[in-house]
Amino acid sequence: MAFDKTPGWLDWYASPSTPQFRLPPGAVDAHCHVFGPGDEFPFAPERKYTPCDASKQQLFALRDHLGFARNVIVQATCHGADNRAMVDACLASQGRARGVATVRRDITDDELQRLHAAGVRGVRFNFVKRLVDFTPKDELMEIAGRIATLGWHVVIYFEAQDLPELWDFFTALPTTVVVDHMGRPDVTKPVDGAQFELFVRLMREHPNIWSKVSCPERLSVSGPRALDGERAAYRDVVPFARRIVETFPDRVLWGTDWPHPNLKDHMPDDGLLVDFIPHIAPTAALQRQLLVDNPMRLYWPEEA
Ligand SMILES: O=C(O)c1cc(C(=O)O)oc(=O)c1
Repeated sequence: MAFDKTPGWLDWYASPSTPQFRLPPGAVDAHCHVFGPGDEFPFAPERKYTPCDASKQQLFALRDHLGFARNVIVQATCHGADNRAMVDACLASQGRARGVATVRRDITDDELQRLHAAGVRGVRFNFVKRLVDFTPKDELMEIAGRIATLGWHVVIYFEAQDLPELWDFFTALPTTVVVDHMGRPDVTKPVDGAQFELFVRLMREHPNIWSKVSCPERLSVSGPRALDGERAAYRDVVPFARRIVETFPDRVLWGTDWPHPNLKDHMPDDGLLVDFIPHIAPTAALQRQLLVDNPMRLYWPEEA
């Protein structure tokens, strides 16, 4: 099926630079997506955007170029609960990719088992209104209870202003919970202000809650952008991500977020995004936890 991209869609960066930061051996890109290709894996009718294609081969080429060993492929909302593109990528990865799925309440135990066999280790619950329609919390809690028995975790995506209302639901989840993109703080507010303190408190009081310290390109307001060899990109995000890495070093993950859905301002050079890592994880020990030990414990516990 042929799809027309959402007007203004920015395609992923075609020739990323080679990072100057050398990733530790075994590093995991713990948040990335595949889109289609649309003629093989059609986008979902209920999607809120139509992206460019971003195939598994292109993802694996980026992995190798940047120096990652493995990927965690997170179901993108443009595919709804049709996990075929993500599952196909996991199966083709020769054990080097694990997945996070989107499932509905009517999924059978057999289907969950098939996802597990393909490498899926989590489900994603999305609360960002521009991306998904509302799913009742009792339905999500029922799904969480079922996937808990498989040893999976829940990935949650929400915006900082919605945390107070979602707090009780998040803290009642029976699994490890991984927050996408630090719960999307407003980085024009102080790093020790009320909004970000609430997020830090969520993690401090709930040792089962982890965070991805990803997406500076999405969160940054003042830049500068990771383009044209910029060595000091997204300065305004650094204090937020660094605080989370240094406070909770054994509960943080990092990912490229390739192919960067819905960016409006610019498309970053993924090589320069990797060069952002030592600014938020300044020591070799922190880098190893962030990029190797933590994702291995969550996604490949049998090897960790
Ligand atoms: O902020 C976004 O637009 C976004 C979208 C998706 C998705 O559509 O799945 O995933 C992300 O991690 C971020």
